[in-house]
Amino acid sequence: MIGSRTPGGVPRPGVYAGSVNTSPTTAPADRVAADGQQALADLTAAATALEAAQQPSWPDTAALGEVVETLGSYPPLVFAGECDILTGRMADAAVGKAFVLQGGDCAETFASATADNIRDRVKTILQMAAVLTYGASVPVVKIGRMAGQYAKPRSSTVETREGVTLPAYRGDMVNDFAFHETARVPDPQRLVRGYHASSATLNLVRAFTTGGFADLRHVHDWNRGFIANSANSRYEKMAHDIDKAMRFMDACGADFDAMRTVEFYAAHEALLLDYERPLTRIDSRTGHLYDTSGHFVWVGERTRQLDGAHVDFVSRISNPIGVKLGPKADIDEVLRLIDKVDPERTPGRLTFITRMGAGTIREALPGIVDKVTASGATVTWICDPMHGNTFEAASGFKTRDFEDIIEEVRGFFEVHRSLGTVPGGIHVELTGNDVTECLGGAEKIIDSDLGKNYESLCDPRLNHQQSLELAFLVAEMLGQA
Ligand SMILES: O=C[C@H](O)[C@H](O)COP(=O)(O)O
Ligand SMILES: C=C(OP(=O)(O)O)C(=O)O
Ligand SMILES: [Mn+2]
Repeated sequence: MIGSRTPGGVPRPGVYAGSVNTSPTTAPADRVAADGQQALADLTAAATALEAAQQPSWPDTAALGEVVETLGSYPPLVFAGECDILTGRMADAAVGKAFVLQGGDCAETFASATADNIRDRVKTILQMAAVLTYGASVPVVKIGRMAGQYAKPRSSTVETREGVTLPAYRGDMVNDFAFHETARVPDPQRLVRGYHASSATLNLVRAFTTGGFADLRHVHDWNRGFIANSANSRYEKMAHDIDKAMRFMDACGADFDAMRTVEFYAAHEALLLDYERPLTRIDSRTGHLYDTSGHFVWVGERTRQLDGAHVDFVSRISNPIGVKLGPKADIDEVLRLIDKVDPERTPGRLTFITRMGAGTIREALPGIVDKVTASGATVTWICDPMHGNTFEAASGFKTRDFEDIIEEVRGFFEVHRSLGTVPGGIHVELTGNDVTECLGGAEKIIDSDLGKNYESLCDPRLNHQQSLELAFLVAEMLGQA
């Protein structure tokens, strides 16, 4: 947890928040430590025995070994107790008592880990969260795809440009985007840079979200600025309603000073096991393992093999876990994933992030949700309306159409409402910057605009304006419950 309050503003008594000396367990400390050491040894042994998809071919294994040791000696980036609180929040979202907003870059880069970029991404997420809170009438769990989202799975291991073929770019934590042979060689030192960039990012995010920047009154003023733009008049009615609600709260004597800080969590895809494993640590309270590289980690569509190293890895850690499900997800496989990752059926432990595609979600999702519900498992359902809607524009840019993104979210709500299950949140690739990567939105970005400010090194993100539009539209959907 970053910040001092729960989404509902009520501190949770008795929840361990990170002190290594506080122990809620009655088990003797030496037994807890021994259990933890054993769990860590098992995790490491499984790591070498199982196949891990989408890993770089590090050319220098000795250098990799040194890096793994270095990472293992570094402090954790998050605390186990924070992860547990987030599990509780995800459990709330599973039953409609909270709504999750996960957002951030497709691929963070070292160069873009600047104060301004981080501030603008946090600001965008806070603005969206304020609108969604109004629409949902429940707390919004704010999670950045930040501070660790430096590695990418790729469709192809190589990239060809003008007849030259090189290894694909796999994220700044692996290789360099520049299209040169040396730049594309995986360099394990990048794992260390990734740790430091994540640490600096998280530090600033913690400062922003606890230091006054996240004050609801500021966030509300920023949203007023959004509405002042005539392109956004479609959202005026809801913005006016939010304004009235704020004035009502004020008149009732609401303590706005108490709303100056927010909880904010960090998430990324647990892709590079050479990064995630050394950051996996024993929780001294329980002997359980936590991946301390982020609060919430997920397994991607390309790495969720039941017998693969990624699913094994997340099954051994106690963080809240996400698993992406694409349109071809097999229902038996999905049920076995639950057995592996959430054998005890702990609410909040497992989130399925569905990314079906706007044209497919209404056919592909109901069968899966139905069977999962029938199995008795409580999972949190989140919609990623980005990854099933990517295509190459005539100009050659990888893009997504804002209309498709909205349509997938609409389908997600429809499916869950018709089944009586809970649409628990959204997962989006976004930036606070004024980029031109996705088509459409009120600014009506068209193919010929994409080249004007296309910055992403991987997938196209919603820009600040499109992100807020999405929030208003999803708030409308939430309000129609
Ligand atoms: O972010 C997700 C994947 O890494 C990305 O969509 C893969 O893109 P590619 O198909 O260009 O490799
Ligand atoms: C790789 C990603 O998604 P998926 O695994 O769903 O393709 C991602 O979220 O960046
Ligand atoms: Mn992506």
